[in-house]
Amino acid sequence: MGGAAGDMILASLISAGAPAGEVEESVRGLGLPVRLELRRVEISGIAALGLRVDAPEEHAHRTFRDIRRLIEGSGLPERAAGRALAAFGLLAAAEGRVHGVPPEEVAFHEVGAADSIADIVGACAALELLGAETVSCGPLPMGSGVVEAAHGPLPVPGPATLEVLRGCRVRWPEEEREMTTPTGAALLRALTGGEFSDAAPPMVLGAAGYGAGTARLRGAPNLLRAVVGRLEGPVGGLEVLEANIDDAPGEVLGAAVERLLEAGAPDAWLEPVVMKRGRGAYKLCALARRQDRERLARLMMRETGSLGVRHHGVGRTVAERRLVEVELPYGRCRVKVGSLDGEDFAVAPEHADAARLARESGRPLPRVYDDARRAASELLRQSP
Ligand SMILES: O=C([S-])c1cc(C(=O)S)c[n+]([C@@H]2O[C@H](COP(=O)(O)O)[C@@H](O)[C@H]2O)c1
Ligand code: NI
Repeated sequence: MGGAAGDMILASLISAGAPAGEVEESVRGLGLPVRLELRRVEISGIAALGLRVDAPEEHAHRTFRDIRRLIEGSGLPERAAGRALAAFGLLAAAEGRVHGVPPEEVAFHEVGAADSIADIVGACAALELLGAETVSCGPLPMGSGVVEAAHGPLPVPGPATLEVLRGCRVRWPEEEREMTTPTGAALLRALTGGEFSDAAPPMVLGAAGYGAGTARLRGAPNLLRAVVGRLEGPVGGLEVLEANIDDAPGEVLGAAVERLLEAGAPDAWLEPVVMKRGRGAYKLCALARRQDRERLARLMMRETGSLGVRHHGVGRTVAERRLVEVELPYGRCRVKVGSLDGEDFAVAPEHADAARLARESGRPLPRVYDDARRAASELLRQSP
């Protein structure tokens, strides 16, 4: 990686296959009339994409509160919205610490302009279009020197970059350039959970894409490379998040479970508990990939009003699974097949498909389950 800025991250994802038109539409869904201007460039003989966001001039500063409203009302997929909010939350907290104002009140300057919102929201939408369940990345390069910003000349790394990356591993190449901007740092920290490791996870490689930076570096091509792959095992392990809640109605708790699942939790559930002073309550629990922990913990708090979330690492033994599709007389249904050591041992219709078919055909749900299971077993017998 040469450097990390918001435009380079988005360009690399488009270069790796995320359709530019759909990414642009997602950003326009925020009510921002932006255009993504992509240009093909060659750096060290590598064909890369450079990105410039064409956005109308904005005079008003946007606060984090304004940006949160924009993203929440955008109709972005749940996980993309959550990732974008987490990135802006990190930026707001960092800028707030640098300038001594509460995060909600932070008025973004460069980072609040429409092009930076486009970089962050566009990158999260692009990841969704690529089907990226998880993101990992090595320690970010810092650089040195001075940059001109709204407040005047700033030391490199920018104070906000340093704040965003507190607690993260970074590296210091000998380059008198800004190599990681606050937006680039916030996006990558939000997407990875801040666990930057030199060891890339084992994967089956798919497409690679290159996002171009503008500065010329001495010791590396100024490219950010995105590699898409199918992971061979869980990355960074799993954690259980949990909060005891005695003051939320059932509707809120049920909705929280749904939101957590939509936001990428592999599982979420409620357990009845008896809290201190004999109060009957619920424990809201969710399984989270480690890099999603902060994002999902924040979602849990926001959805329930809980002031804290516990988390602890857990192990998991999993069977191999695959989806097959069966044609029933009243529609198609996906069925999950579980296998151990090459032997299929579980055949489970996808609940959403079965429920839809039951509703549309007027058949009882258990009957649809039986039909789908039988059809899938037959299919597996014919093509083991
Ligand atoms: O305008 C502000 S508030 C600003 C603050 C900081 C701090 O580090 S504080 C840095 N910058 C610089 O602006 C450009 C653009 O950054 P993006 O994150 O929007 O890509 C970059 O050089 C920052 O270092 C601006
Ligand atoms: Ni600032």
